[in-house]
Amino acid sequence: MSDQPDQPDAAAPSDAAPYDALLLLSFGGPEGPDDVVPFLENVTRGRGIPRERLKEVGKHYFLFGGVSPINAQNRELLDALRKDFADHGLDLPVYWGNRNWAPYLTDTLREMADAGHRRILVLATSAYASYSGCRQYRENLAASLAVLAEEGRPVPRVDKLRHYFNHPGFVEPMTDAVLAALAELPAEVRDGARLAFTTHSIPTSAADTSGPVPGHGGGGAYVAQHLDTARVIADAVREATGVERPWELVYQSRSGAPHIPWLEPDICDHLEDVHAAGAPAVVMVPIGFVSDHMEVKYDLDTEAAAKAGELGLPVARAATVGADPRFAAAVRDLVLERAATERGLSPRRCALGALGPSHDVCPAGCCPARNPLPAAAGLD
Ligand SMILES: CC1=C(CCC(=O)O)c2cc3nc(cc4[nH]c(cc5[nH]c(cc1n2)c(C)c5CCC(=O)O)c(CCC(=O)O)c4C)C(CCC(=O)O)=C3C
Ligand SMILES: [Fe+2]
Repeated sequence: MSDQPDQPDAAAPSDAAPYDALLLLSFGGPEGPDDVVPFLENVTRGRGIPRERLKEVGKHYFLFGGVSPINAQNRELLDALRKDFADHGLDLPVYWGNRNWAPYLTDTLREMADAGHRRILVLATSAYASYSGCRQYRENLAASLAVLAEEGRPVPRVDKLRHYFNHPGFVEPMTDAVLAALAELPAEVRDGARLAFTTHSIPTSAADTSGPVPGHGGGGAYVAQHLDTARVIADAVREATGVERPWELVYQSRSGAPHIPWLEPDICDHLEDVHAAGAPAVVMVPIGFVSDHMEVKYDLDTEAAAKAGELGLPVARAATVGADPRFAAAVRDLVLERAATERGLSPRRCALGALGPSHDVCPAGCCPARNPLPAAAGLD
């Protein structure tokens, strides 16, 4: 037909069809001392965080010159993704936008819309289900898309990649990181070292309602998913070292008002407890995080390390996946999997552990908010 609109992409469909771009969606962080306070205001707007806690967290950033490592780490991840895609003939442009700092999500989505992108797949730098790790990202997507609509721009359709906490490309680099951390410990305490898997504490009410369906037990999908990943890593470490080590899931980075219950125990209390019980060493494994950002650099490498120093307890900290090429390859796998699913095929869905691959589309009621806002990339 002569009056057909221009469809440049239709002429050369890539394996990622129907998607025409990938958006790396992250938290964002300050890049200098003047950014710290406005960044914290962005993060905590309407979240009811006590002033004292904000002052305290501001100090963590100032200790590092007001620079969060997270943006540099996302730039590295972007490079790793682009390289992996290019090396494997996947022709899919990769963009980057943040919830709380430049490059802001709205600006990136505007740039993507103006460049003609209409079906965008989103990779969030958060591997697990929870309001903070999933729906809040979806709310920010909806808010940014609403701005584009107000501006009279075409509004792209956005879909979010499934949770990847149990993808081998996320789990295997962390298993290697635990082995590397064990090797850093003095030889005489290595075999007795306990593994402390750590993640961000969240209010127990948010944990209990996390995920698509009730029935995960106390702590909801958030805790169940972390326990599944921790168990897979602990098993692989046992296989690799021939040593059975006690492990547990502990928490860090608690904020919020003191009278509201959050997931416990805190990593510092845990170090005290296991030291008192005679543990010779601990490896801290931050499975809750995708890169070594401020939660890892301050709360583990600074605060928990100081606590261990006080106790005279040898500790080592395992690295997060960051820009590991296996993680980049996992993202490619997830992109191709989702694209194939959207084309009506039934691709192989990689997952380790007992829970199996997560849902592609968040069902209604998934990871509910206290004060509901419109959310994109889900059924409500
Ligand atoms: C589950 C979860 C993740 C993991 C999933 C994901 O990655 O998304 C995460 C990541 C991150 N959290 C970050 C920073 C902050 N989080 C805060 C506050 C909060 N986080 C929460 C949860 C989570 N947070 C919650 C329930 C709050 C309370 C306020 C609220 O209910 O919203 C605050 C306010 C001050 C404070 O209270 O600590 C800050 C500064 C950074 C950037 C680090 C950097 O700059 O390198 C990252 C990657
Ligand atoms: Fe946070």
